[in-house]
Amino acid sequence: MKIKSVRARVFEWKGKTVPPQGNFCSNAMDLVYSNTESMSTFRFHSWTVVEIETDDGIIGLGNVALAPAIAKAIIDQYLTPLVLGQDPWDYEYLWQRMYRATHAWGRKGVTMAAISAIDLAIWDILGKSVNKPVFKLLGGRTKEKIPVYYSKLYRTDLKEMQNEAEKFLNQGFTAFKMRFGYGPAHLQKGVAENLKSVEAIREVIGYDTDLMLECYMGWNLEYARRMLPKLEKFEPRWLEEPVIADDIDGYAELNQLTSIPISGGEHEFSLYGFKQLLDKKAVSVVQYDTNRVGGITAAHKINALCEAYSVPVIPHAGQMHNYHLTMSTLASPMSEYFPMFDVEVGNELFYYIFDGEPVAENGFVQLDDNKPGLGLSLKTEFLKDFNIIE
Ligand SMILES: O=C(O)[C@H](O)[C@H](O)[C@@H](O)CO
Ligand SMILES: [Mg+2]
Repeated sequence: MKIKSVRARVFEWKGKTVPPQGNFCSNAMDLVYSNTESMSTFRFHSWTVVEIETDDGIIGLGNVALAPAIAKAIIDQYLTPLVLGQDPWDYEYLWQRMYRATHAWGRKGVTMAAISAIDLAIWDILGKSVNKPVFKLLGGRTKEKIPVYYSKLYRTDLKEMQNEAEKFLNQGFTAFKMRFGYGPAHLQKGVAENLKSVEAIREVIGYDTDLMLECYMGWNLEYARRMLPKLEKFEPRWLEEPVIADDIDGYAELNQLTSIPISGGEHEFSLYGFKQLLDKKAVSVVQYDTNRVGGITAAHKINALCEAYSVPVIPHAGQMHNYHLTMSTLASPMSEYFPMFDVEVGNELFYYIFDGEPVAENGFVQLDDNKPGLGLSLKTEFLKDFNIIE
């Protein structure tokens, strides 16, 4: 079998979007932005879809959500020539070709995301060529079904947040991730607002549910040092991305500071990036995203590394490319889950582009032993809402 063609298209959403609200989610731009629309730099309103066709007519689907237009350029100009005419079963060789050919400028960030998209499409081909789901090629079914945590609860009106939490508690979720809206720029008032929001959610979900707290890189070390002791009484499952991804020593200090586990990894890349996080005990939960970190080839190695370090893997985002990694290892106890909503941040777009994404039932998602490859196909229902760039 040989790779005959690679097609990368950017799906630009032009449909309805929920307008951004101030203090929606703390993020890295809060410290440098004057107005409240700091979240604008963290909206994902387009997505690049990669289709790789083999000489015997199998089409593999990959995807990338980080800087989609740049990722497409990297795929078209640099990665496609490296895989054309090659055997997809030589996936480690192909991965190393892509990683090393771009290493001078690409070992972190969008290039790794572009490599991930090609790698996802290759693994989709491998599964389809042997009529097996990808997780069966990685270690098989380690769980009857995958426990997931409900992930949204962006900072809005506290009553609205409580109503949202109650609605999904009633749908059987037993774990919830909420977002802080305030950080260092918002001073003591912001500290009080942050604590009020956690209190409000705990009031609804109680203490026999998991509560995860998301900062999305919006705090700094000094602020997180102050906040963590105040948060202990709420018994969070973890505090996520309190500082920017490069502040690995900051992560490590916070991870030892209190009883609250620090999580991160959705903005880290490659096996080496996670070796560094684990060697420094910087995180207690690893959260790579398989469409960013280097694809399935890289994520599978990181799963083994996390097993050796006894650090759980709970991938960012849910989405099929991550569910196969969670299903195939005991190192991954659960996955994130974004329900389908109107397009807001952009994580929701996955549902508007692909068919096959599992819908949670009673706090679990299920994968099909008989669905080959990743189990995704392109949705036609919303094509009119996309501007598609070849
Ligand atoms: O952990 C997450 O779900 C991510 O940080 C999300 O993408 C979100 O919080 C930012 O868009
Ligand atoms: Mg996150």
